[in-house]
Amino acid sequence: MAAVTRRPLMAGNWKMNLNHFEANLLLQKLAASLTEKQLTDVECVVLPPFTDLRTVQTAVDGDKLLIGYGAQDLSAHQSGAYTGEISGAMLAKLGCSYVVVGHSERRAYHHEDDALVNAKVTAALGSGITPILCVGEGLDVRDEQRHVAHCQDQLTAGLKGLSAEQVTKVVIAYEPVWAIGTGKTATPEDAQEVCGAVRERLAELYDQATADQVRVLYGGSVKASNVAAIMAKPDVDGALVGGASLDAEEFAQICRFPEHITR
Ligand SMILES: O=C[C@H](O)COP(=O)(O)O
Repeated sequence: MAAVTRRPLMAGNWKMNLNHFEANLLLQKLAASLTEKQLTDVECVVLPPFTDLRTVQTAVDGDKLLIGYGAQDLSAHQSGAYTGEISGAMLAKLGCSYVVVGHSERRAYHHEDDALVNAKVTAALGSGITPILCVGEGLDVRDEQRHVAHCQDQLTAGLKGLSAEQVTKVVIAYEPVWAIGTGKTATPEDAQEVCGAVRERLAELYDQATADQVRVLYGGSVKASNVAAIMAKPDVDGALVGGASLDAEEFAQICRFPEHITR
């Protein structure tokens, strides 16, 4: 059977940074730094704050940029009296292809549990948007060597009720909480250990063919200087990049990682 090829995905999570003017500037710089071939070989996506999305949509559509975009969160509800919430349908109308679900910052600061994360994954798929489902352990769990089981359990809970066909439309991101914004990067071996375990769990829950189609990203202090070593691992299909995605040239270099990779 032919080996499955998964197109690498580099997703820049801007978090709560950049207003819509700044978003437009960064997007234009990013697009100018990457060639059509580079943007074809590697899928390059930005995940701005909600307030930037209309501007990003206008720039991407107007200039036919080969850059994808999405949001950092969505409501589990479809519409109604949920003050402050943004629905999947609203994001779809803005052309979003992706939405982050269950980021550790949402789990920690907004008390999002696995049931809510699962409802949001379902809501995203219902709106035709690819959820980037985040899993990851804190330092306490890692110190007790329970990180693999912890991430596999978060994965199982996050995907509850999804068919194999739906799961092929989901992206998983492994983000060890202790490596987010700290400068401490997991080693490529750490990333492979959990990304591989994610794929194993997908094969148990569904089947190997389904598991082989799902892209699994690593996130946590990814930079141009460490991305190639992480991407050389067989089960790592991309990166969810925070801080380094706020610098157009640094993120462009991350997207150009195939030019630096030695397998
Ligand atoms: O969503 C991105 C991650 O939280 C990683 O953030 P970071 O690259 O700033 O460590």
